[in-house]
Amino acid sequence: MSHGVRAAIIGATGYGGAELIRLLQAHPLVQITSVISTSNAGAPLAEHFPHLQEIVLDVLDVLDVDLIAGKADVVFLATPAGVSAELSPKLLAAGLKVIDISGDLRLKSSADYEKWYKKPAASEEALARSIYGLSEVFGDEVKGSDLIANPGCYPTATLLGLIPAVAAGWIDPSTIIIDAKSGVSGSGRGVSLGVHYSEVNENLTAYKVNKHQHIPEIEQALSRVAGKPVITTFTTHLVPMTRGIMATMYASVNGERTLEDFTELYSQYYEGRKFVRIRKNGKLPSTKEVFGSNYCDIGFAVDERTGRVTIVSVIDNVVKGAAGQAIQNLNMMQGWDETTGLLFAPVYP
Ligand SMILES: NC(=O)C1=CN([C@@H]2O[C@H](COP(=O)(O)OP(=O)(O)OC[C@H]3O[C@@H](n4cnc5c(N)ncnc54)[C@H](OP(=O)(O)O)[C@@H]3O)[C@@H](O)[C@H]2O)C=CC1
Ligand SMILES: CC(=O)N[C@@H](CCC(=O)OP(=O)(O)O)C(=O)O
Repeated sequence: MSHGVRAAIIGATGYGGAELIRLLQAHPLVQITSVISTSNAGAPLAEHFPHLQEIVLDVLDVLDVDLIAGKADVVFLATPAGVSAELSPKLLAAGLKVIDISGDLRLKSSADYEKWYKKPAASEEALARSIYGLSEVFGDEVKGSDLIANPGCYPTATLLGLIPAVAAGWIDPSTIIIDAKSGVSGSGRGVSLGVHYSEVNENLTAYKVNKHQHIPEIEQALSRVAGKPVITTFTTHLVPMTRGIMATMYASVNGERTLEDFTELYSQYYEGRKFVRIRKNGKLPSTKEVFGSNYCDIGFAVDERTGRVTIVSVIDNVVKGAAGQAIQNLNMMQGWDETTGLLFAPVYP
């Protein structure tokens, strides 16, 4: 593996970890050298995930920074909030590159993190050093970095759907309303009453209204692009499906802009970026059209009567919203083509 990297995955027994393993084991420039568990070390990974039997033969390692440093070049953290804040500085000090898919390093303000996540924030040094890896927007900063805060699943769908129009000044950021829906895998593999089959099946639930931890993350990125503070209304819903996020966004349009204008603006903004696909002629995407893939598909409707645009953005929460974008960031950190190992089509139907 002269030009490749050795990767370790912490949180390998969770959904984000499992998806990292699925994608990385097919990546031509990455070798998985350690899969780590704090609760099942010593057991074969396939005991935990039978779907990986005879595909990934590794035994789960204990979480030990020196052990990881001896085996790997890059570490993915697919761990609950609070873990990376403590662990990432130690991994960096051991000479490892770190890609964190949790929310611990995304918010630049530690006060915001503590308010929304209700946990102690990472050090100011770690927060200052981390790069917010929304690949298609801030990807230039990712190259050469050693600490990536991978964006959240809802923020990825939302921001890719809003940023071109905000950056161009075509929508009034103060009027943005985001109505987002997620499949149940977004809440992880751990069991809780809210994700119990009987609670989710044939049901649709709004949750964390005005309290969701992704609100400050979305506002931080929109404010950066708008060049002024932006606050938004963001409501999340749990949908009885396994994977997928749809963010439906509404905003008042500045000036006279047609559907064709929006389609052209977005097509130009994402030109050459393989993983964002713009629907033409007012066609709107659905979650199944990106299932199992690293694509984000975006469509529009413009209402001349109200002067508002509706933007619909869909992703697979575990791929583009987590493991896929994390690997896209690894590719860019390493100076590889961003699509390396990720050009698989969505699973359909
Ligand atoms: N699911 C999704 O769609 C997305 C998730 N995320 C974020 O990614 C992270 C992982 O999510 P997800 O995979 O869904 O969660 P899961 O609950 O499925 O998995 C988390 C894993 O973390 C490990 N873990 C728990 N406590 C610790 C600890 N103290 N130290 C080290 N490892 C620990 C557990 O494994 P073990 O007990 O074996 O160590 C567990 O399997 C979360 O921060 C989540 O918010 C981000 C985007 C999308
Ligand atoms: C369906 C569902 O429960 N989704 C989770 C997404 C969690 C997540 O990705 O959290 P971080 O990005 O903050 O790590 C939620 O709404 O909290």
